[in-house]
Amino acid sequence: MVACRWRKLRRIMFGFGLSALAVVILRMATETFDTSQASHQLQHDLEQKLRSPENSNSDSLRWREDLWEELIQSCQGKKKLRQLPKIIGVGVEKCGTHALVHYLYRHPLIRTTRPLELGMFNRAGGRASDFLHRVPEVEENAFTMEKTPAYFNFNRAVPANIKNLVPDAKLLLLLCDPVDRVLSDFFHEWVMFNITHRDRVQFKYKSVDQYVHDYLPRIQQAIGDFDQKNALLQEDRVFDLMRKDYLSHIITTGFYALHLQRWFKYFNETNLMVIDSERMLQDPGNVIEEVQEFLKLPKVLLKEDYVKKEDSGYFCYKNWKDENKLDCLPSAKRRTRNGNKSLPPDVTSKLQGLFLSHNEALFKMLGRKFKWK
Ligand SMILES: Nc1ncnc2c1ncn2[C@@H]1O[C@H](COP(=O)(O)OS(=O)(=O)O)[C@@H](OP(=O)(O)O)[C@H]1O
Repeated sequence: MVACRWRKLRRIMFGFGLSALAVVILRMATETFDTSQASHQLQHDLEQKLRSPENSNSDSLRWREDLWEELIQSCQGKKKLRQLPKIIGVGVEKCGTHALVHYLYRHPLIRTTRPLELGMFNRAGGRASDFLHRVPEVEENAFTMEKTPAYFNFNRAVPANIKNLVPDAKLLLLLCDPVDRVLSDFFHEWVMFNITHRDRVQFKYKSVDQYVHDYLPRIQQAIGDFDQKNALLQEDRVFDLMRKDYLSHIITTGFYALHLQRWFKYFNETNLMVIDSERMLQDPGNVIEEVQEFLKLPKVLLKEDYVKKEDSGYFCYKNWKDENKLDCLPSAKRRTRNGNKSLPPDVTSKLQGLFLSHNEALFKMLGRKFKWK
């Protein structure tokens, strides 16, 4: 009897201990998170101070040097803390998400997570305290950046998760021609063995043409043209298809308008920047200047820092402190856009037909058009 009561008492005390511990952890997490609000203010004050008229001439290297130095110094000796990523690359897979980070992470106030793709917002109902151990400690006035291209369309809970956990997050979304994306994603899945070995069928699809011929009619039938009145139903069907058959995403990811409607419930163009990947391929310098404006970061990465390498056709980052140093993306990150692979014309036109109304809906949503084929 006495032993039984003692066991009960111990269970209660253990329960109390656990709850107290949970409260302490939660409070620590909330405090850390709140401090990042202060960092936003700091950032704002610094920007005001540095954006005086004599600092606004972006041609002046001297101006940039001073500003860069000032930003570096603003971080020195600062308290370090873990904050959930405020800058989040949310997609789209195969649209140059890696290149964007490659061009941007040099900013003195940006710190990237390792690995870059943490996928932390994929889990529904997560709390800040669940994730803080996965991000680096950064100076309180710096910003943590993460990118997981799968956020865009693999889990419909992601936009709400981000909004709950990081209400003042700034999201970057690259969109590329959905037809080019199919080709790129097909070879990505090929390399990841999802095409060759999934379903235990070796070389199930020997070519992208075979894949498109098999999947396109089914997707056409299930989704069809973009239909404003039934857009939510169409979105459901996209997720159903993907649940039943993972490889359908190679095509359905390109139904950007169906996916974006979900994001626009939580974000708008003040906190979600949509970038045309084609522009980033041709003119990354201007894109990166615009991204810094969107992020409200002092503009210290300038268009002249991005230089086209004639042999590859891709832009590299030129370190302004060392004119001879060009930093280029590894060639493993380019499989199709270097012209090595292409779609046969009949496959291209079938895909163009499929995406036409979806692209038009997207351009209407955004109020601008992208020059896709
Ligand atoms: N500057 C620039 N702008 C736009 N696109 C670029 C740029 N640099 C590289 N690339 C192309 O990006 C493709 C890889 O995209 P991601 O980095 O998003 O791939 S991933 O989803 O992280 O696997 C990859 O496509 P593929 O050539 O089809 O492999 C790259 O060629």
